[in-house]
Amino acid sequence: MNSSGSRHPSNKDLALKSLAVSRETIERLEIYEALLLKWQKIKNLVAPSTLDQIWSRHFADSAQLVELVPDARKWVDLGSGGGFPGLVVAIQLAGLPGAEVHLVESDNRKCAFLREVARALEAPAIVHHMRIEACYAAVGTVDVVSARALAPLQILLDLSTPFIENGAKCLFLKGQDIDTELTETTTYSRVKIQLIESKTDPSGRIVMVNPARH
Ligand SMILES: C[S@@+](CC[C@H](N)C(=O)[O-])C[C@H]1O[C@@H](n2cnc3c(N)ncnc32)[C@H](O)[C@@H]1O
Repeated sequence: MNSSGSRHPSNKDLALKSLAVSRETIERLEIYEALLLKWQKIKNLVAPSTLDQIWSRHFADSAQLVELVPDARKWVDLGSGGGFPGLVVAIQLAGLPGAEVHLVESDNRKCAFLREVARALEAPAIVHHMRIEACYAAVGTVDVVSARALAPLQILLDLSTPFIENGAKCLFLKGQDIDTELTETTTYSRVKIQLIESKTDPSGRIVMVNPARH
């Protein structure tokens, strides 16, 4: 039997197999799921077609980033939307000394949702209702910049430059168009780019960007 009483593994069961997270984190994600489904009725937070795959398409997809940078405590997530990947990262880092995840989002209602989940789960997330282009002073120095479904790679690199110049790595969740985006990227000399296979999407890649001097 699976977690919802059926003989077939549920999306949640399959996602949990690829997720190395604590029981406490799973309980927090269950509350996040309930709030997401409630708010989704008034504000589109994720594509409706993905609602029956929240655990794999959103939670596990986001959670896989933390193990790539296990020592990182200070993150900024650009264009967080419904909280992916940044709010999931904040839930994973909850309770660790120095953990701080900045969520930058220009949509007011999405910010209200992010704040409600962060408060309910006591996650170390700081929500910035502003445009990314104006967030640098408010966020400060970070270890990691993350983003998913925000912009082509060159634009992500341009938006992340002030953080990269202060030593941040970037982790961008990307789909199958990444090869084309890489050929259109012109800032190779200033950063080192590595592609990592996604654990949750066979055609997905995680783009890891390291400052050139690191
Ligand atoms: C397609 S959604 C992706 C949301 C989330 N990262 C995800 O993968 O589910 C892009 C989000 O970025 C926000 N966004 C786009 N451009 C932005 C900007 N310049 N500054 C702040 N937020 C922005 C939008 O409001 C939207 O919520």
